[in-house]
Amino acid sequence: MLRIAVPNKGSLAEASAGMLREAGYRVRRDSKELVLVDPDNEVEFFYLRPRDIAVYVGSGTVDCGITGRDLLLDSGSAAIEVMALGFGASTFRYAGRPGECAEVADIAGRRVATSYAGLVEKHLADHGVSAQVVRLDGAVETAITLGVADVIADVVETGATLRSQGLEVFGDPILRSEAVLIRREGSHETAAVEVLRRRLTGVITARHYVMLDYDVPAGLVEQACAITPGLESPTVSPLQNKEWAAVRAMVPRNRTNAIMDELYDLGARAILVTDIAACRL
Ligand SMILES: Nc1ncnc2c1ncn2[C@@H]1O[C@H](COP(=O)(O)OP(=O)(O)OP(=O)(O)O)[C@@H](O)[C@H]1O
Ligand SMILES: O=P(O)(O)OC[C@H]1O[C@H](OP(=O)(O)OP(=O)(O)O)[C@H](O)[C@@H]1O
Ligand SMILES: [Mg+2]
Repeated sequence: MLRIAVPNKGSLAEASAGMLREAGYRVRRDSKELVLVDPDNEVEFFYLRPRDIAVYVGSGTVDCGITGRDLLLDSGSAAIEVMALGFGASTFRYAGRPGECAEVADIAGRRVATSYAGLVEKHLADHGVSAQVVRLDGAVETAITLGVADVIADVVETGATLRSQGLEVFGDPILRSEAVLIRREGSHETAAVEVLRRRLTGVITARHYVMLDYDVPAGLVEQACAITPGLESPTVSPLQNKEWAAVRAMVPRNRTNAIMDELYDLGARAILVTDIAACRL
């Protein structure tokens, strides 16, 4: 049975469960459940703190897991990224009082509060900066106000938390993070992990694309197919009226309306958009 660790709480928990559900796996109903067996898919799910997931996967006690890239790198565990999952996006950044620091070198000799000490110590060392890292469990934005640090390094999503504390980011982002599927370094990717990866890829693709159907005058099929080339090749079907053809192709969701406008201008009509529930490419 494949053993998969999934976030039990926090920013990644709900989206991870949603993705696994769409990929055809069982998900827990009760947030107190810690282990869930999915006999149909021969999978056992362990609901763990995302910060701990890299540790379990790295130690080999579970086969793979979902966590944040930032948490994976912070853990220093022997786990590697299999694929990015397209949710839980954030940046990891330094911030301080406006005007106090402009770049990472300005942190030298100062105190940096963070709950990602591994990540920050490595980043400072890579930049040859010597500073004191203050390890906190959360709410690090308050550390400056309360006088235990001069600078913080934390997850920034919208930036609202920083703004509320009158802080500003400085320097380049330390890291761009998102949720990732991880497995143990050095291990072979088993057939079971390969199936999981294929299912999750199917969910991501289904979310990124929509199915477009339209009718187009027969003489314009080539031009229309150039606008909607699909992933391999669009399906072109004859219509009862021989002067028209029907075309079906997957198009990127975020370009749907621009593509519909182009097709309409070309002369296509009856342009329909449908969500893709699942796919295997
Ligand atoms: N707004 C956000 N706040 C915190 N983490 C976020 C956010 N958006 C995405 N993430 C990602 O979620 C992961 C952190 O999740 P985790 O559950 O450890 O912390 P959390 O969401 O702050 O939960 P809590 O602090 O309540 O335990 C990281 O990979 C982080 O990059
Ligand atoms: O850029 P924003 O959209 O404001 O999001 C980022 C903030 O959200 C998280 O805090 P959380 O609420 O999880 O509290 P914590 O610091 O105690 O983990 C994170 O640690 C940042 O503080
Ligand atoms: Mg938090």
